[in-house]
Amino acid sequence: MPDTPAAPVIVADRPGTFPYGVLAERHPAIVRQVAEGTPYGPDRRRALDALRTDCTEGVITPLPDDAHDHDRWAAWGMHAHAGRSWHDVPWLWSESWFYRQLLQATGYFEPGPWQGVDPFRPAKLAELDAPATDDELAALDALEDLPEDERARALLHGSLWGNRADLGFRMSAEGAEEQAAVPALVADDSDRLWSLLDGSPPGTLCLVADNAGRELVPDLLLIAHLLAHGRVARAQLHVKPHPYYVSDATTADVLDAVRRLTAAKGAAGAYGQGLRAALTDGRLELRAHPFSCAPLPYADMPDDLRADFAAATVTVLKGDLNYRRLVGDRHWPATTPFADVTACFPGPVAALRTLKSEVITGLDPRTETTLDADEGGRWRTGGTHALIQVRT
Ligand SMILES: O=P(O)(O)OC[C@@]1(O)O[C@H](CO)[C@@H](O)[C@@H]1O
Repeated sequence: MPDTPAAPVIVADRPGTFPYGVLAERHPAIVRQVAEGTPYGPDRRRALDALRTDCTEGVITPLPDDAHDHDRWAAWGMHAHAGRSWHDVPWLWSESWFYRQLLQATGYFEPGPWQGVDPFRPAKLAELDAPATDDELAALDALEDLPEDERARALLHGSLWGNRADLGFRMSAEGAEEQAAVPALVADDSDRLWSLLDGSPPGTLCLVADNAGRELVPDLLLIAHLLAHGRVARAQLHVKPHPYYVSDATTADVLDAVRRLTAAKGAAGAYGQGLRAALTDGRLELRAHPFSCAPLPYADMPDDLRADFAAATVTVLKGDLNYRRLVGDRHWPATTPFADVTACFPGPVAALRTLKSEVITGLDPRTETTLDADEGGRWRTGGTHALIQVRT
């Protein structure tokens, strides 16, 4: 990392801090919501109850030797963390471990009736089917008369602000949805992004998705637009291989979103048809790499994933968690150069994110001072502010 000394890794060990609250309050609330959302039988309920206690008071207990992903988690540090409190290992690691344990409790990986059943699906579908989604899709008709570049910018901002649609976040941030977004971005490199996406020549866009539903729909609309207008020739959409961080998008969620679009009238329906065609003829490819659910920063990504990103004209990483994994989940001073902390990422990279955790880099010192003076620390975690940062 050029000239930038590494900052300390975030650990959720201090009561009263944001990361501590995620482990101590958000995770048990998620377990409760999962138990309420699906009529699991007594065995699964017992496992969920046990997890609710374990995730706040327990220690890391390695997966059984015959777990399908035992070796993967061993390589990701499971044995090194064994016996330690969830609060004493890196926060990023603990959170990921929580979702792995939640899927264990619901039987997601076990042969049997609950195998492959997404515990978050009821919440994801409720959001996709909500009347607000109809309104957002109908609003696309009004964009049709705009010049192409203005439409592209509107869709980029739709994708950016779609990141507020994060079910895990809304569960614990009281009134998160109602709090007005602050349209002025804390950092805005969008001109740099458009110069990568100007179609000369049209290359490949990698988009690393975050949440399903009302974030994934605008992500797909953006992809459809870029393909239809020759700004890119191909797109690769990276989703999660299994449910994660409550609303993170999987292949099933992509199919639900495309179905929702194709069933809509007007411009939304046409985008849906375009996406179906692109999936079918291979211009839009899906990826679901295991490392997408890894408890580690992108600096540690395996070679095959690195090769995907290296071949792209630009990789767009959506959301807060991807941002933490991109720059490293560390206590960076906010003015740390974004280019330095992303130097290890292969090829040009863009982060589109609303701010929902304290990790932030690349800020102008004046911006940080003004935000702190106006809001204290709230701007960092409230989901009301957003950024577009690009390293070419
Ligand atoms: O990645 P996303 O969906 O934008 O946000 C994920 C998130 O809700 O989870 C983490 C805390 O659990 C934070 O990084 C962030 O607030």
